[in-house]
Amino acid sequence: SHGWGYGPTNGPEKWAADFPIASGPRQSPINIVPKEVRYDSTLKPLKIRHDPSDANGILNNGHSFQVDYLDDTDSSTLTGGPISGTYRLKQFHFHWGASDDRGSEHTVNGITFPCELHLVHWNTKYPSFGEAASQPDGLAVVGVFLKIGGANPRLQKVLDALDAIKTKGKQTTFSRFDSKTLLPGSLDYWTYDGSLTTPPLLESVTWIVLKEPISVSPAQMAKFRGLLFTGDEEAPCCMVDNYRSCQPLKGRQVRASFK
Ligand SMILES: COc1cccc(N2C=Cc3cc(S(N)(=O)=O)sc3S2(=O)=O)c1
Ligand SMILES: [Zn+2]
Repeated sequence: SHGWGYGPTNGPEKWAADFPIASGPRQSPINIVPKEVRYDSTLKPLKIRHDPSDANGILNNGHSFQVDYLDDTDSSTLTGGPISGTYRLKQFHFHWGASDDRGSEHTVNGITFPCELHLVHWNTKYPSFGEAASQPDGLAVVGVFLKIGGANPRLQKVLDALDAIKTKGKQTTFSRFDSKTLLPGSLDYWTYDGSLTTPPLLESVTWIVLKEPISVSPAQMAKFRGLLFTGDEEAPCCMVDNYRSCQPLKGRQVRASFK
């Protein structure tokens, strides 16, 4: 089959054909309405430990690009917050638009951001990432909004690596990167039970969306938009608008870690 993507013939409106869970009860992303969230004083602060030496490589997977982490020890972990137990960092990646008026997956009061960062962690109570990905409490993804502002020096090392992975399937080494430096000053968050936002759309994600965005400059956004969805041997198609639109809440409660 032609495989899923973000185009007119294989985009999000078509995913349910191959992935019926696309119409499931806990799909992501969602629109977050601060007036309708419930402050939950029992939510713990997020505890994020990232060991820079765990960064392993950077890959253009044809849908986004991701920085992969070594996850065979508990050196880069997420604990606290809404989750119990220890979740290991597996990878981080982004979603972005063709222009600054769109690109994020989650929205806040219907407001979109030009880009959204996802840090993907898996629950170590399961033997592997793949096993965890199919469990309702298997994954925890920290989402961070990027808003247009001054150039973000913490992004630069990632953006400088993109020239080497322009086309689908390209990867290169990427080491000594502390993904904690990508986080905003405040770790205040909204949390809800959701899913992967791309196929296989598994309903295994505890979403932790940070309230405070980080900055990205227009020139830095242009670097994201210079990537290609396509491989070397195909007609080039710019990697932009690789985001899914907001999905029905279906009765889910969104909680806030802050008043
Ligand atoms: C068998 O489970 C597997 C195996 C290998 C990779 C994946 N993934 C696919 C999509 C996907 C989408 C994510 S998002 N945008 O919600 O943060 S995270 C993620 S993934 O877990 O890396 C799942
Ligand atoms: Zn994502």
